[in-house]
Amino acid sequence: MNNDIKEVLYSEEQIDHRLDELAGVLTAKYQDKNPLVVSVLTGAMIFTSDMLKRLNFKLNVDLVDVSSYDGADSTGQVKLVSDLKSDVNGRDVIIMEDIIDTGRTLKYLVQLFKDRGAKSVVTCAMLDKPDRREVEIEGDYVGFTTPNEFLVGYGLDYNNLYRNLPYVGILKRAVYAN
Ligand SMILES: O=P(O)(O)OC[C@H]1O[C@H](OP(=O)(O)OP(=O)(O)O)[C@H](O)[C@@H]1O
Ligand SMILES: Nc1nc2[nH]cnc2c(=O)[nH]1
Repeated sequence: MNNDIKEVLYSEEQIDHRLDELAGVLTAKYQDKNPLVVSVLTGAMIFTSDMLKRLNFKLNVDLVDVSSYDGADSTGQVKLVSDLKSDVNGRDVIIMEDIIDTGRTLKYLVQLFKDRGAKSVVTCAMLDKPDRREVEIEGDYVGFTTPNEFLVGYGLDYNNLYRNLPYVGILKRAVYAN
């Protein structure tokens, strides 16, 4: 598995350190609130669980499953595979994402939760790849701004592989190029 990785971009230690910083900022902001933390499956599950342990305020957790990638290619269509169990009406919502790439997934979810009456919607993404953006959206809280490479590990997959790597790495082109 590690042989398929061209370069480790963010090590476990770097990720741990950055998550401490991000969680500190969110903890200060939400101290007196009770937000709903929404994890975007499947990619954000590791990021979300590592962040949750660091968030020191009252919160609820829910999951939404959306999908738009076929291998390393964006299909351009965001599909809601499985919806939240919670009602977001009147809630402060924090969306936890692994990566913002074209921006379509996050834009879709922010709009969906606003349409459902959320009081506020903020986004927290471990990775942001601004060079690939196709729709207008910025992450409110971002761990790392990444180069325009296909990344795997720490939740991110290629054909549902590599999610279990403890670091974020660049996948060798030979693995996914036709
Ligand atoms: O900014 P975008 O271009 O929309 O890309 C970002 C989304 O792509 C990936 O999800 P994917 O659709 O691959 O599903 P997965 O999380 O189940 O792997 C990733 O987890 C983000 O949710
Ligand atoms: N695994 C993976 N999924 C993505 N979805 C959007 N961008 C990426 C990426 O760089 N890697």
